[in-house]
Amino acid sequence: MKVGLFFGSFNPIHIGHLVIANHLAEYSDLDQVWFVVTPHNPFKKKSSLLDNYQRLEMVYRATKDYTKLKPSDIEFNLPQPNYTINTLVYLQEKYPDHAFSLIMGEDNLKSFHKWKNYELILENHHIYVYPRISKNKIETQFDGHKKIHYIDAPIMELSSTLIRNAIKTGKNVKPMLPEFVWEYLDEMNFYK
Ligand SMILES: Nc1ncnc2c1ncn2[C@@H]1O[C@H](COP(=O)(O)OP(=O)(O)OP(=O)(O)O)[C@@H](O)[C@H]1O
Ligand SMILES: O=C(O)c1ccc[n+]([C@@H]2O[C@H](COP(=O)([O-])O)[C@@H](O)[C@H]2O)c1
Repeated sequence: MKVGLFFGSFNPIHIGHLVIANHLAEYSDLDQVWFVVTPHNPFKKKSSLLDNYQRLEMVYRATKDYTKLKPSDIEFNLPQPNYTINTLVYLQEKYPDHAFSLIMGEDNLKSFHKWKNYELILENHHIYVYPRISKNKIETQFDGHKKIHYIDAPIMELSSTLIRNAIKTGKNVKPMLPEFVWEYLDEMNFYK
């Protein structure tokens, strides 16, 4: 089975994430997309995050009607901060028959050369890059790399940061979130 791993903090998951995952599930050779909820991105401060299980719950609620999209808590029991190479090695051992690719937004590709063992990741996995920020592609050292695939898809200029800030200032963010996620955040008064 071909699985696209969509790693992220998902703080919270938003419509942009869903559109990206669904696009890959429908228009690429991937059979499934797994949303891997990361407890601690090595490049981010953990203190600004909602609890791991709350972020996982939102991913679970957002993906439950999509047969090809699955939530994953695989990183919850791995050492933190979560270096992606460790997760990939762990997953490949656990599922030797699966072919794992990565899915990332263009912003993450820009700093990919700073990831732990990024050369090894590229040696063993393909990466699907979803456009972000501007229609003009950002140049990186990975341009033309045979394992990097730029996806031709609609730009979704949404971010979790924008949503958290909007909630803090009392704005209505309902259209930017999957319905169940909006209800959950509203019920629990998160980010207010
Ligand atoms: N609107 C978007 N377009 C393309 N890629 C996106 C978009 N939103 C998120 N991503 C990608 O999804 C993955 C997980 O992202 P993450 O959970 O950090 O969301 P985010 O919206 O970037 O959050 P934050 O604003 O908190 O940094 C990353 O690879 C990121 O590049
Ligand atoms: O492995 C690394 O060195 C590394 C460095 C920075 C980010 N990552 C991963 O990239 C993913 C995207 O994170 P985020 O917070 O932008 O959603 C998340 O799973 C991080 O653990 C991984």
